[in-house]
Amino acid sequence: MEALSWLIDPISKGWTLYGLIIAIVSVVLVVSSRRQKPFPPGPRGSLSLGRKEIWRQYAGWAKEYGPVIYFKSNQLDIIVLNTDRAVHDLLGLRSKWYSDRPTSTMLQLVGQDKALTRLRSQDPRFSISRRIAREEMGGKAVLRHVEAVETSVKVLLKNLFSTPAEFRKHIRNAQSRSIMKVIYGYSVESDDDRYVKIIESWMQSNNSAARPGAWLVDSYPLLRFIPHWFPGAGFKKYALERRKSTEEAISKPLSWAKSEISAGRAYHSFVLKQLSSQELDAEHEDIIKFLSGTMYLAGVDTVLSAMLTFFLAMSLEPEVQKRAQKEINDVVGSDRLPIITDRERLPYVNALIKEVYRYHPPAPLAVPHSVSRHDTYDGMSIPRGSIILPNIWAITHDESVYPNPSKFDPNRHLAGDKTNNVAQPDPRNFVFGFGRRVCAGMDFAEVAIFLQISSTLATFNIFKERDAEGREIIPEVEYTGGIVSLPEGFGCRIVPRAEAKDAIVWDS
Ligand code: HEM
Repeated sequence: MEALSWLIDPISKGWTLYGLIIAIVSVVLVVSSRRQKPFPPGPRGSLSLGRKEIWRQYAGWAKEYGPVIYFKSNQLDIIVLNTDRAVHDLLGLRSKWYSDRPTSTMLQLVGQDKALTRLRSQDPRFSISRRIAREEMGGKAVLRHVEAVETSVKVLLKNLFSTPAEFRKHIRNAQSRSIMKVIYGYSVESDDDRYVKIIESWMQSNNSAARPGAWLVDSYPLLRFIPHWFPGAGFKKYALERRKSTEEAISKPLSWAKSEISAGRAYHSFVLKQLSSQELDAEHEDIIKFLSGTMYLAGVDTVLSAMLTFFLAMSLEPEVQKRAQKEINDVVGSDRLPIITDRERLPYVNALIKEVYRYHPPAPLAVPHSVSRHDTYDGMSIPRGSIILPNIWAITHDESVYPNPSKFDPNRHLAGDKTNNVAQPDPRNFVFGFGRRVCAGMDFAEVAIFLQISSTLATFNIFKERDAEGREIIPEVEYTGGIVSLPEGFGCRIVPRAEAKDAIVWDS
C-alpha cells in the first residue's frame, strides 16, 4: 500500500510523481538512443565516386553491403536502393514520406527550384502541377497529341534518309519538334531553331546542377553569401549565368504562345488550354510557365536516350531487328507507316521496346527523392532529409530477375515464347520512377517511342558501321553520367528498306 500512497495523497507526493516521470522518460530516452537502429551499411570514409555509370558502382557496393546502402557525401546522407523490393517498400508503399525532393541551394541560385522535377512535395504548386500534367498529357488526353508526334516522325524519317550519319541530331530534333508543338503550339522549322537552341543550353546546365553532392554550397548553404571575388566562389558566376538562361528558356516560348493566342492563331496546345481555361492570375501563369518548361526539359533527352539505345541494339542484334520488321510487315503491311492503334497487335515490337527500357534505363537513378521524416526499414535507420536514389539500372540488371542481363533479348518479355514460360517483370514499372513522383510524361513518352521505333523499323535497316576495309566495327559504348544518361561513341549505317518506298514519300 505504501508504494501506492502517492496516488491517494497527490499534493504531498507531487514532487515524487514529477521526479519519477522524469526518471522514466530519461531511462526510455537513454535506452532508445542506445538501441537506435544503425544506418544501412555502406562504404565509409572519403569516397571516390566515378562520374560515368555511377549506378554500376552502386550495384557493385550492393553486392558487398546489401540492397540498401548508406554513405555520406560532403554533409549529405545518401541512401541507394538497389532492389525492386526496397523501392517498392519505401518509394511505393511509403510514398507519402518518400516523395519529397532534396533542397538544393544551387538549384535555387540558378532559378530552377520551381521546376516540377524539383518542387518539394509539400509545396502547393506540386499537386497543382501534377494535376495539370495529368489533364494535358496523361491517359486519354495524350491522344490529342498523336498527330503532332506523327508529323515529327515523318520529318525524322526523311532526315534519316537524307543524312543518316547525323541520326543523333535528327532524333533529338524530332523529339524537340513534337514537344514544342504539343506544349507551346510552336512549329520548329529548322535544325537550328532559336527557341530549341535556348532550351537545349538550359537543359545542359540543369543536368549538371542537379547532381546530388556535386556542389559544396548544397552541403554548406551559408557559402551562398561569400563574395564573388572570394577564392572558390566560381559557382556564383556559374549560377548567375544559368539563372539568366533559365529565365530566357522558360519565358520566351511562353511569350510567343501568348502572342499567338491573342492573335487568335493558336494551335490546341498544352499552354493554350491552360491559359484560356482558367481564371488566370499571376500565380497560375507562373505555374504554367515553369511546368511547360519542365515538360520540355524532362521530355527530350529521356526519349533521345531510349531511341539511341534502340539504334545501338538494332545494329548489334540483326535477328531481333528482322523479327520485328516481319511482324510489322505482317500486321501493318508495307504501304503505310504504323499508327498508334496498331500497337496492341504488335507483341514483339512491344517486347522490343520494353527491352530498350530495361537494357539501359534513360534515367538510371531516377531523379533524387528525399524522405520527409525519420524512418526505419529492415532494422535500419533512415534519417529524415536523406537523399534517396533508386538504382533503376541495378534493378533491371538483377540476374535473379533478368537472367543474362547484358544480353538484349526481347523474348524475355514474352510469356510462352520458345525460351520463356513466364514473362520477366515489365521494366516500365521501374524506368518511369515511383510513387507520387512517377514520370509526369510517361503516356506521352510511350506514344512517341512506339511511333518512332515502329516507323524506323518499317522503313530502315540499321547495321554496324564499317571501317575503311569494309569490316564491321563492334561499337564500344559508354553511357554519360547525369540524371539522363545517353550512349556515346557509336555510329551505325542506316539504309532504307526496299519496302519503305510505298510507306513514305521521301521528298514531299
Ligand atoms: C523514355 C522516356 C522517359 C523516361 C524513361 C522518364 C523517366 C522519368 C523518371 C525516372 C522520372 C523521375 C521519377 C521519380 O523521381 O521517381 C521522371 C520524372 C518526370 N518526367 Fe519523365 N521520363 C520520360 C519521358 C518524359 C516525357 C516525354 C516527359 C514530358 C513530356 C516527362 C516529364 C517528366 C516530369 C515533368 C517529371 C517530374 C515529375 C515529378 O517530379 O513530380 N518525362 N521521368
